[in-house]
Amino acid sequence: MKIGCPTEIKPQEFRVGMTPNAAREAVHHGHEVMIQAGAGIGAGFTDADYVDAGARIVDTAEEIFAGAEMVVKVKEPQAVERKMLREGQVLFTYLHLAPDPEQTKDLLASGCTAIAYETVTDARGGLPLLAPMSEVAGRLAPQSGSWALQKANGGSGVLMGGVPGVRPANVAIIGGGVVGTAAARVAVGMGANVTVLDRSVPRLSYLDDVFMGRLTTQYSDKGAVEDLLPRMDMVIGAVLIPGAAAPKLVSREQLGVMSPGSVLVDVAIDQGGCFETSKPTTHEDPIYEVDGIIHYCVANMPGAVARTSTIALGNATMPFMLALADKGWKQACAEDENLLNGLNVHAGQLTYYAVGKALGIDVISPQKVVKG
Ligand SMILES: NC(=O)C1=CN([C@@H]2O[C@H](COP(=O)(O)OP(=O)(O)OC[C@H]3O[C@@H](n4cnc5c(N)ncnc54)[C@H](O)[C@@H]3O)[C@@H](O)[C@H]2O)C=CC1
Ligand SMILES: CC(=O)C(=O)O
Ligand SMILES: [Mg+2]
Repeated sequence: MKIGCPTEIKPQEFRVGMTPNAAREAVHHGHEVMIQAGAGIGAGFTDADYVDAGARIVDTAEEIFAGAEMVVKVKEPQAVERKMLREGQVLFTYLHLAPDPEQTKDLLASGCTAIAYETVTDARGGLPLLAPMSEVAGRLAPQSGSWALQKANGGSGVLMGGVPGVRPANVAIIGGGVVGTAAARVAVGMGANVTVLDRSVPRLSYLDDVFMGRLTTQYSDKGAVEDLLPRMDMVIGAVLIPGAAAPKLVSREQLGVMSPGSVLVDVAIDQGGCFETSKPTTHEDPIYEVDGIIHYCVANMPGAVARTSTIALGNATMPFMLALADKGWKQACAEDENLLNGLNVHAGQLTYYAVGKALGIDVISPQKVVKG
């Protein structure tokens, strides 16, 4: 199969969809790999690294999209990229379609087959292609939030760990999955007073066991959030209902009970965000203020640490990328229900129920598509 990997064009996105090691494996499996010139530079990989791996360097994204049977990326295709997708072509990348009707419309119109990293599952019900980036974004969240808490950035001027005689920051993390757990580890390490909320009692038990009294767990309902908000210096949004638009858990009105200069870090922004006042921001201009509360809502947080993130993502995507290339998407998905769960769009039809529900578009069963 001809596999193509273009340079990411989302603002300040330095990751790349294929590492030289992934290219090497694909070539070893008999595939032809095209990498756009300079695509790996932001993650510390030179064109020569890819040539050593057996890949071919091509100058433009147009050549990649025109020549590749499968395009492997990191972020959702931007408008100019969507125009280059075509019927029969496989797109393997993050999509986050539920909050993004424009992208969904364009992918349906292109006729391509789009497999979303964030809805591929594993045997334990986890999300193996989202998890590595959630590990990164979770670790970054308290770091970015603590930067936003500084006075020069509009924050209240509270130090995460406090100092002897002065209390540490109070941090609430809503959602105790991969992002929430990683964020808790860093926030606890910085010395903050951390509360994690989740709807899953088994998850709260796990966190209680692992953190051994170094954080508080609380069942997540409206009352718990209302009770915590007035005391929190930072709230990290880390909820997920796979593929679906994130539930709104803090309203604009509730910002009024928080102390001025407190910070909301909405990691769930890629699924539309879990605070009513969230809107996506970029690394170039990451924060804004609403009613005295600082919001950090960067939708591609792992892009900030592109070297670590690219390698972690490449390790996770590699076996799925190879299966798609070796068997073709249809057979690969037919043989692996977890990969089939990644199928969001095929030949002008939506194949993921939570996306269809969020956008009011009819959905065809992915099982039917692979059998057809
Ligand atoms: N902004 C960025 O750059 C990045 C964003 N993300 C996003 O972060 C979000 C979280 O991802 P993961 O931690 O991997 O998901 P996960 O599935 O591991 O964890 C989500 C947790 O949210 C909980 N949850 C669901 N509804 C809830 C509610 N109403 N209240 C409290 N908890 C609730 C679930 O029980 C689960 O434990 C996703 O939207 C993901 O796409 C992930 C990586 C990078
Ligand atoms: C998961 C995601 O949206 C990212 O890594 O950018
Ligand atoms: Mg998007």
